[in-house]
Amino acid sequence: MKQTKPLLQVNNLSIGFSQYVKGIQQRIIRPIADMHVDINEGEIVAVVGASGSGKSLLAHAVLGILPSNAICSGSIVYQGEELTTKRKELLRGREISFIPQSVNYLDPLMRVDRQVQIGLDKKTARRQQENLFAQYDLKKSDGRLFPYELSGGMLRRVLFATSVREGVKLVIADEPTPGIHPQALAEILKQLKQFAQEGAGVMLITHDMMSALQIADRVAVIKDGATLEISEATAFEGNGERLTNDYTKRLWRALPQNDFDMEYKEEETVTHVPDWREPEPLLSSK
Ligand SMILES: Nc1ncnc2c1ncn2[C@@H]1O[C@H](COP(=O)(O)OP(=O)(O)OP(=O)(O)O)[C@@H](O)[C@H]1O
Ligand code: NI
Repeated sequence: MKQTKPLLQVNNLSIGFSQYVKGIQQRIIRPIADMHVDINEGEIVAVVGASGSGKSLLAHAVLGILPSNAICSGSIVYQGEELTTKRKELLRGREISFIPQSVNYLDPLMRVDRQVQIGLDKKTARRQQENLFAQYDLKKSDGRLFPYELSGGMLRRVLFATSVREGVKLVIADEPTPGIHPQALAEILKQLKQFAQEGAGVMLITHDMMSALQIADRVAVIKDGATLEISEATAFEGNGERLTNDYTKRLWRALPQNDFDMEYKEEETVTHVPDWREPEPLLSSK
């Protein structure tokens, strides 16, 4: 039976960046204006939305790895307690695991087997790393390579291997699947599902709605820095009658098996214009 204990609750999240225009005038751009999402223990919530809609910023806010010029407000509650900067640091890479979108998170100067061993128990680190390599379809000899010597798909699998740790309670996976061949994709989805079956909450950020729907319990749809709708994954069926938001319905109908509704596609090619807003009072960073 599905557990329903709340694990993570993000409310009224707003993220701005202060920027100087022509060197003198300071403005705030606010790419995230009103975002909310919640994840229960043992639940997979997919976060979907167009490029630039704010998915990675949401993940980075929860992890506490926003750039230093970010101004963040709102509430992030983890296991019933405010997730302060200090708690984020303490939990990141331990209870809260992150599979980043960019392979640049790997250290370019460290062989990849060593990078996967970081954070593992010293005595068993090598064996565990070798098991993880086998699980993600990486050869033992690949471990001696540096990141630049691996293909994009291999690097994604290495990133995944760095995140699989015992005692993980929240997994945040930012686009873990692009450029990955079907067998490794299935393995990654299976692994995410397993995290959830073991009681962890999973935030799966992705463009790949069809993969997300294979494993997600709920889907949060993000647009221009705001949450439009959070639906049960089962509501993505038929013509989307059970979906409440028009954009979500269009997103669903635009999928290949739903005949590519061009209304959505056309809108997407012209939308993402940076969101310029009047400067607002600076809010303290959490
Ligand atoms: N450091 C920053 N300074 C200013 N603006 C930023 C910064 N980081 C992100 N943004 C802006 O915030 C918006 C959301 O970015 P984000 O990376 O969260 O998008 P995303 O939904 O993850 O996109 P993608 O699917 O392409 O990864 C974008 O418009 C981006 O330009
Ligand atoms: Ni992103």
